[in-house]
Amino acid sequence: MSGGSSAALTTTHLPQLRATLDEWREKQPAPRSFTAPRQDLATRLADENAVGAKEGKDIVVAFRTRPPLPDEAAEKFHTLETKEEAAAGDQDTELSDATPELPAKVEFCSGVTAASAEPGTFICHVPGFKWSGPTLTHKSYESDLAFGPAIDNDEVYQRSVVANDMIPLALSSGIACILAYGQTGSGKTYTMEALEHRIARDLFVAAKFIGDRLLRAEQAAKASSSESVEVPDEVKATDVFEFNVSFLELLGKRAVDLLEPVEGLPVDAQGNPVRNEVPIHEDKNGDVRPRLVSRVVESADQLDELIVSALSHRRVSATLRNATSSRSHAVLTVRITNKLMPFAEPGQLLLVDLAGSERYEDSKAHDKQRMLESRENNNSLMSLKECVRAKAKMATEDGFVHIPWRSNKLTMLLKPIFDVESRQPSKTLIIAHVSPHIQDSAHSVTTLSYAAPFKTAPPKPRGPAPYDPQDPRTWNHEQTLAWFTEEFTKRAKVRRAAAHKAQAEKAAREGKETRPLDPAAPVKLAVDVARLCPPGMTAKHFGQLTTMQFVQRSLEAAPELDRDLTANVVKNTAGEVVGTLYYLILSAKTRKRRNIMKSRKTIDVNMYGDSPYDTIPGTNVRIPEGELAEHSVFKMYTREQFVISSQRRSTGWYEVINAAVLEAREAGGNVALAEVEAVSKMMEEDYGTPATQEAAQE
Ligand SMILES: Nc1ncnc2c1ncn2[C@@H]1O[C@H](COP(=O)(O)OP(=O)(O)OP(=O)(O)O)[C@@H](O)[C@H]1O
Repeated sequence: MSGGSSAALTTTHLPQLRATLDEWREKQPAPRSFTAPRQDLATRLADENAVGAKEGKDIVVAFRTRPPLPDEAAEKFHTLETKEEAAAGDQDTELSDATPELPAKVEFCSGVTAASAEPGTFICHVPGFKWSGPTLTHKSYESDLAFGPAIDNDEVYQRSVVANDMIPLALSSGIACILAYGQTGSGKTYTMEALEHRIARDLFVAAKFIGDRLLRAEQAAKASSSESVEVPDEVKATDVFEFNVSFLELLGKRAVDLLEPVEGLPVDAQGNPVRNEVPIHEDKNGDVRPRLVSRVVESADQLDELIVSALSHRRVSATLRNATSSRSHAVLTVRITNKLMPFAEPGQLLLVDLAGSERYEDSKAHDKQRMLESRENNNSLMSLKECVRAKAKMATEDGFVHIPWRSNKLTMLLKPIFDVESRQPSKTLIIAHVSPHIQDSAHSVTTLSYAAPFKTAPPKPRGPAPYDPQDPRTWNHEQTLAWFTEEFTKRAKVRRAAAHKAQAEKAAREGKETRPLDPAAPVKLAVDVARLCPPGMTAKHFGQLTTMQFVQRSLEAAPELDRDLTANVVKNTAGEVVGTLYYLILSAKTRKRRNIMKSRKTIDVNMYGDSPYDTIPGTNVRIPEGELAEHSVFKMYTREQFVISSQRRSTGWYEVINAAVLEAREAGGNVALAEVEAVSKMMEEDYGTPATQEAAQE
C-alpha cells in the first residue's frame, strides 16, 4: 500500500477515512450501470443474429466484488491485530483460531467502488498515513465488465457467459474457459459454483437446441438422396452430443482426480482419503491429457450431481482469512463430442476455480507444508499471468509471441487455450474477485493490477497483407473462391475417377467396354462454392471456423445430393478441404515464427561473439568450458530431450538464457554458471528434478 501498511490501519482511523471517501464520492459522476438488456441463453439462441455477433475477443476480463458479510469488518481488524502480535513475536498467539472476543461492532468502510459496469472500472481506495493522519489514494483499473456488490449470480452469468456465447462455442468444437481469480474469501467459489450450476442446466438446453438444428439440416441435406435421417419429434441433447466430465484438483504440485472412487484409499490424520497423484505431462502427440476418471453425463441433473459431489471432495482447510478457504486449483472439464461429426475435435468447457492468492503476510503463519503449497500456488498464478498476458498480446500483435505454458502444471492443463498452434478457437473469461473492505485494499490493488492488463483492445485494423499463395490469411474473396474451387474440383475428379474405374471393372467382367473418361468434362463439386463463400468472406474467416462449423456450412451449401454425392461424401470432402486450409495457415504462421527466430538467433550469436564451445545438442546455446561442461545438467538428460525442449520452446530458450546472462553480467556474477542454471531450470520444468536434487535443496 502506498504511504503506509494495512497493519497500521486501526478502527480509530475509520471515521476520517469514511469522511474522506464521502467527500471524494460527491465529486464523482454517478456510477455507470449496464445499458444493454440482459438475455438468457434460450432467448439468445433463438435470436438468429445474436450468437457470435460480438466482436471476437478471445480474452474477456471481469471484476467482481461482493457485499460485506455480517461482522466481517470487525473480524478483519481482529485478524490484522492478531497477526501484528504474531509478527511482534508473541509465540502464544493462536493465529488460525478466531478467538471469540471480537472487538465491538465495526462499521463497514468500503475499499472499492464499481464506477462503470461495461466497459468495467473499479476504483480501489488505498489508505496511507501522513503526520496529519490517514489519507486515501484512489486507483482506477479497467476491465471489460465490472460487477458491483449488488449484482447477483444470474446477472453475472448472463453478462459474461451468455453474452460471450461460451456455451455455443464449446458445442461447436471450440474451447470455452472460465477462470475465477482473487484473494481468499473474496467470493471466487461463490461465483464459480453458481456459474457451474447454471452452465450445467444451459449446456443441455443449448445442446438440445443446436442438436435439433443440426439433425434437421442433415435430414434436409439427405432428403434428396437415398440416405435418410430420422429426426425424433423431440430431439434430446444426447441424440447429437456426448458429454464427458472430469474433475482435477491441483494442490501445490500434486494433482489428484476428484472423481476417483475413494473406497479402499488410505486416509490422513483428519480422515480425508489420500488420493493417488495424477502425473501431468505432455504425451508424444503434444497433448496434455492426465489420466482421469471421466464420466459420461446424460442430463443437466447428472452433471449437477457430479459437480456437487466432486466439490464436496475438494480439500479445504482453514486459513487466516476464511474458515473454509480453498487452497487448491480445481479444474472441471466437460469434453463435448458431436456424434454427427466424429472427425471434428471435441469442444471443451474448462471451469477453473483458482486457489486464493495470498500475500506474504497471509502466509507467514503457515506450517512448512502450507508454505510450500502457498509458494507453489503463487508460482502457478504467476505463470498463468505470463501466459494470459502473452495470449492477450498475441491478439493485438501480429508478430510471434511465446506463451510459456509448459512452465507449470496449471498452465499445462490449460494448454488448449494457450497453444499457439491449436486450430480450435477459444474464449477465456477471467473473473477477478476483490473483497469490499478497506482492510483488504492493498490486496485488491494486487488482484486488479494482475488482471487489468489482460484486457485487450480489439485488433487494430491493418491494411491488407500482400498476397501470398501459401498464406491463406492474405487471400481476398476472389482468391479464396478460386482456391476452394480448385480444392473441391481436385477431390471431385478423384471421386469421378474412382467411380469410373469401378464401373469399367464391372463392365469388363460383363465383357462390355466403357468409354474412356474425359478429363476435361465438368465435374459435380461437393459444394456450391459461391454459396459456401458469399461475397465478403475470405480464407481468414474460414480459418476461424471450427471443423464442425465448416462442415455444417458445406452441407448447407451442397448441391442436390444423389447416389454418388451423398451427405457423407460432402462431410468428408469438406473435412479434408478445411483440414488443408488449417494446415496452410499453420505452416504460414510457423514459417513466420521461424523467420523471427532466425533473426533472434543472429542477435544471440552477435551478443556472444563467435561460439568457442560446444553447443547443447539441437541448439546453438554454448556448453561452457571446463568444469561446467561436466555439470550434471548435461548428463542428466539425453540429447533427444535437449532437442525436444529446445524445439518446444523455440525462441523462449534463447530469451531465458540471454536474460540470465545479461543479469549475471550486470551483477558481475559468473556468466557461464548463470547460463547453466538457466538451462537446468528449463530442463527441470520439462522433465522434473531427480529426487536426489530435491532432497539436496531441502
Ligand atoms: N456476491 C456475493 N454475495 C453474497 N455473499 C457472497 C458473495 N460472494 C461471496 N459471498 C460469501 O462470502 C464468503 C466467501 O466467499 P467464497 O468462499 O466464495 O470465497 P473464495 O474467494 O472462494 O475463498 P477461498 O479462496 O478461500 O475459497 C462466503 O460466505 C460466500 O457465501
